Amino acid sequence: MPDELDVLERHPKTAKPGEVMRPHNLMCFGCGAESPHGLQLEMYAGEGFTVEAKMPVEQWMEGGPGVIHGGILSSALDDVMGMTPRLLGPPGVTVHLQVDFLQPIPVGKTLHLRAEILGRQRRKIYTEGVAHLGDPERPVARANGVFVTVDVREHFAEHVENSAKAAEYMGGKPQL
Ligand SMILES: CCCCCCCC/C=C\CCCCCCCC(=O)SCCNC(=O)CCNC(=O)[C@H](O)C(C)(C)COP(=O)(O)OP(=O)(O)OC[C@H]1O[C@@H](n2cnc3c(N)ncnc32)[C@H](O)[C@@H]1OP(=O)(O)O
Repeated sequence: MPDELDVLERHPKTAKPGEVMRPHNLMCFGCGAESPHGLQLEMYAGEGFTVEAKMPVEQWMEGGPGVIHGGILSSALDDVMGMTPRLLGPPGVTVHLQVDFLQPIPVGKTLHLRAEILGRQRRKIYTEGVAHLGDPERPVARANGVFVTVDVREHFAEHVENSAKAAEYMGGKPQL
């Protein structure tokens, strides 16, 4: 993370601590309630610049026998960290993701996920994510992610027609 950082300010219209945060896309693999094969994470704004979610570790998420697949865990951390830019304003997309897997995470447990903004410089938002199984003092995974804010209309313009929600997002018009 660079030394020179911008001042962080919560956007006045973002969710208040304890409130649910709106999914960025109902089809999102991480937080979309309509994603048929997704994690369907419900995200809550926390105090300061934090976002929280809980995820039951189900059998379909298995990697090694009886434990979560690392890619599923990485996706969950990515998405919770990826929600933090919304606390400041425009959404961001992941440009860098790093995950430390500290302990095996058993099927049947509930994973507690928490992400926090560490700093911002221009469009870059530096975050960290932590996962635990109920005891915050005993993390089972840690992550760092860098997100870059984008103008969503511009950024997804070429791709939005591939979305299951294309008609909705394109407002019935042939072009954005
Ligand atoms: C239209 C309808 C709307 C529908 C409604 C839907 C709403 C959706 C809303 C919200 C979506 C949020 C979704 C979150 C989902 C969870 C997270 C994901 O899975 S995201 C998927 C994976 N990520 C990507 O696909 C990014 C791929 N990368 C890119 O597209 C480009 O790199 C992009 C646009 C992010 C940046 O490209 P540039 O050309 O605009 O800008 P440059 O100058 O290259 O970078 C800006 C700054 O970022 C730094 N940067 C770039 N890459 C970096 C890296 N890997 N590490 C560190 N810094 C990096 C650069 O050094 C630069 O920094 P300096 O401002 O100059 O200081």
